[in-house]
Amino acid sequence: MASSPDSTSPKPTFTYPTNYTFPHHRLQRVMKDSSKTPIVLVACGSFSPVTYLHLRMFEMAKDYVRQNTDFEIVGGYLSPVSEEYKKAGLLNAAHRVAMCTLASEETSTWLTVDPWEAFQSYQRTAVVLDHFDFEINTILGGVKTAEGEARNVKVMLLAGSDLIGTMSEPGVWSYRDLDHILGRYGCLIVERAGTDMDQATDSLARWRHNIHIIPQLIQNDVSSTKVRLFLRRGLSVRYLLPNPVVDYIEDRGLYQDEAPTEKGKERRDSISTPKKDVPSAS
Ligand SMILES: Nc1ncnc2c1ncn2[C@@H]1O[C@H](COP(=O)(O)OP(=O)(O)OP(=O)(O)O)[C@@H](O)[C@H]1O
Ligand SMILES: O=C(O)c1ccc[n+]([C@@H]2O[C@H](COP(=O)([O-])O)[C@@H](O)[C@H]2O)c1
Repeated sequence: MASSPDSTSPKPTFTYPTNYTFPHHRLQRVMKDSSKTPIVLVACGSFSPVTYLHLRMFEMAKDYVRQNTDFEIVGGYLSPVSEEYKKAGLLNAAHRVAMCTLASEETSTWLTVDPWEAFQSYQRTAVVLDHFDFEINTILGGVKTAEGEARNVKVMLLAGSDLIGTMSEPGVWSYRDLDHILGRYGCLIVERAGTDMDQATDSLARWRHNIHIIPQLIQNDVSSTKVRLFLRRGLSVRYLLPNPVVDYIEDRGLYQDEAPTEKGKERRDSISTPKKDVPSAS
């Protein structure tokens, strides 16, 4: 681990991967509408592999934000989880970061991959959001309005409803972290087939003002688990993922081995039966 970047500001105690610099080449540094609140969307997850649904979440959020809020999105980040997360089917960090980079750089003009989380020890989501807040607001100084006034950027978690559902499950998240994530930052939740949204958000009612629910108007149930299953069975995954990601996987023969921990899950998530396919990290 290297030490944190140079700054005269007080430094929180983050750890950093070697040679890390925060990627901000696509961060919009000047706001289009100064009457709005600038936000950055951060999607945390395995991305093993990244699918069109992961990317689509950002587009759904963009439409939702434009139509329903006073926010202005100034950036969107995918933050692949550390290898230490030890979830079934989790490929090594280098492959997942490479695939997310291909997907974001080649299919979008505004999405970026931040490898900070992937290339080090496991970091809780609350800490990941603190990292973004620190890099964007403390190190970069936030964004500016067209008139040149500096503005702090509100960092927000972007997630599917299965992830928010785990926030009501005992023992998965600490109350302190939930309060930090949903109270201080806030989140945008994309509906996902198989998750009861009311059930998922019931126990989070105290942070309701900071939780935005985005309906999925075109149901798309693609998941990384199903993609891995297809690959193991030699089935095509083209048009479920961006082409450069499919090529990356095929060129390297990735996801051919059956991870032992996925056997039981494969039985539950039969390809022909569309239903909830939400794994829990082992
Ligand atoms: N089809 C989908 N609809 C809505 N949200 C989704 C969908 N697929 C993934 N997400 C969201 O994307 C984020 C990253 O998820 P993750 O990488 O775990 O993908 P996944 O497809 O659920 O993976 P796996 O099948 O390996 O569990 C999570 O917040 C998850 O809820
Ligand atoms: O911070 C936590 O306590 C926490 C608890 C459960 C899950 N997460 C994060 O949720 C993300 C998606 O998890 P998963 O299992 O749905 O792939 C991943 O980035 C985890 O780090 C985070």
